[in-house]
Amino acid sequence: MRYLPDAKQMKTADSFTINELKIPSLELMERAARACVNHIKDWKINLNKICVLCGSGNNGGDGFAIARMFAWEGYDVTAVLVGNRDHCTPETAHQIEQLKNTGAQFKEQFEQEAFESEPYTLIIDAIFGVGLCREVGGRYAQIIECVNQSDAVRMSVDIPSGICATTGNVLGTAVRADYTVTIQETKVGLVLDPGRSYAGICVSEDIGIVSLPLERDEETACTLEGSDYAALLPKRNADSNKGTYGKLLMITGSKGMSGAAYLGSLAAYRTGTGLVQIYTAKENRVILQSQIPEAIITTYEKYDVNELHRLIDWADVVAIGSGLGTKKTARKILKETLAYTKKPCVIDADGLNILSEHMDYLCGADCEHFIFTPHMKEFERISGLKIAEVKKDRIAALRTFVKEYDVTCVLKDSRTTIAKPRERVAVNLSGCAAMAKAGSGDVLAGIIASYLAQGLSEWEAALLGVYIHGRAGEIIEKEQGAYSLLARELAQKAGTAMTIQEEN
Ligand SMILES: NC(=O)C1=CN([C@@H]2O[C@H](COP(=O)(O)OP(=O)(O)OC[C@H]3O[C@@H](n4cnc5c(N)ncnc54)[C@H](O)[C@@H]3O)[C@@H](O)[C@H]2O)[C@@H](O)CC1
Ligand SMILES: Nc1ncnc2c1ncn2[C@@H]1O[C@H](COP(=O)(O)OP(=O)(O)O)[C@@H](O)[C@H]1O
Ligand SMILES: [K+]
Repeated sequence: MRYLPDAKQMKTADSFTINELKIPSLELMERAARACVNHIKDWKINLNKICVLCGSGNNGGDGFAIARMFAWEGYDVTAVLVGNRDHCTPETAHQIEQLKNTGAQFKEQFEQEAFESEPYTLIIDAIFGVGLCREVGGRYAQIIECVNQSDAVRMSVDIPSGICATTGNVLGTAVRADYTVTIQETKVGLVLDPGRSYAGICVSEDIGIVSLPLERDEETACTLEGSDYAALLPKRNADSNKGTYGKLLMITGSKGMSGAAYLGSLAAYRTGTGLVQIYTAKENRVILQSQIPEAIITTYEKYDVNELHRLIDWADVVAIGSGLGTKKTARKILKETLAYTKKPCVIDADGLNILSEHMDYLCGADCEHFIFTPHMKEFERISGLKIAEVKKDRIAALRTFVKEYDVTCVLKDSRTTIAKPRERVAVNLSGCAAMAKAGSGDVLAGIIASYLAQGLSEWEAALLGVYIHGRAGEIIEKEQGAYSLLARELAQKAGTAMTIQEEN
């Protein structure tokens, strides 16, 4: 597991290391600068003419130290203070002094014409780091525009200037980096979009900042690593039969929407579930029987509460909502399922759409066993927050939502985030744009339900499900490129994506 701190959490860890462990701030800066220099060399960037743009905070201090190190080695380096000299931190002021007699050129002000006329091959962005606290405007915005228009390679120290380390959002404008060396932990804003794409190739470097404050703070987000996921994989025993791997009831598909039922059940079987029963509209029977003969198909013409209870009693796990429609029968089925079931339950798509108009269905329900899987629009409906509002700080919005309803929630997007009360918010790092296709979400609901059926907890099933889903997308993208993925292939490949044990 790796921590993904926000700006405040990272600053707390920095201060703790300096004040409690007595590692001087300048020593950390020296290590940070050295790490950047080493990575820049490894990347084989053209170092003929280097420009380091430094702010007045400690990110700028890192920049001046980098300039000094390159100058010592005889490189042609210009270090420009783009911040106000009077506002320099003591460390940054010290670094400016240290630059004297190293051979580096020092400019106390940024001059656009001079900057544009120099044939820089590398621009090092040390303008703002985790201390960025408001929109970038005025001359800073102009400088960042100049940097983005330059033909030079751009490398950012800690985080591209203008990206919010907490949300990944662009605050006004931001450096579009080719490379980023982030200090110690990867900030959460570097993995969330759009921060991720502004960072380019991003590596983190351990400089000895301790993680204890991050561990203590339950609000520090995290991501799991390959070995963590491998440990979550459901076990397959020699002495077993289909009953060992769970009975899953999928209440999915309405008239003309059999695809969702097919995709979810295929994904569930492919990821290990022993027995899947689909409860769907009568019109879907023939097609589903021929598409997926392995599934038990039970159909409804109208609402039948006794049959619904019988099916839920049969199941170990319920998944409801994909392609369900939002008509009266669907509403009644959802309402009764939520009220009646005491089993783990995945609620997806139309299940969430119906719920958004009837959040009262959750009153008295066994919410702690529910997993919601909304995409952004569905989350807007169930949370009542506009997408733009959610995007301002999606982690905070998600955390508030799960606390209010006591559910596990998988907020799907190009970077999916997963939350549950009393757990750290997790950000999934697998997946790719090939997956941006209709039906991908139905497959995810099937995979998560499958892991529940095989005995994983709601939290484990959500984490592993999202990861394996993304990994299946990556495998397909590798095999057939970024365009042709079909949701059914995602379901087919989900089992293959589970062969992670031997790699870790
Ligand atoms: N000793 C330390 O504390 C260490 C700090 N490190 C570096 O220091 C950085 C954090 O340093 P700081 O906390 O000094 O912060 P920054 O250097 O990120 O920037 C803060 C400065 O920018 C100003 N500012 C913020 N937003 C602005 C905006 N939109 N427009 C104009 N000015 C703005 C602030 O008023 C402040 O003067 C890290 O990102 C990292 O690069 C690393 O060297 C590791 C050790
Ligand atoms: N650009 C992308 N990068 C990574 N994953 C993506 C991307 N676009 C979509 N996905 C994933 O594909 C799935 C789409 O789900 P959803 O929008 O519910 O699809 P549908 O309703 O068509 O089944 C989500 O799991 C999402 O995370
Ligand atoms: K920076």
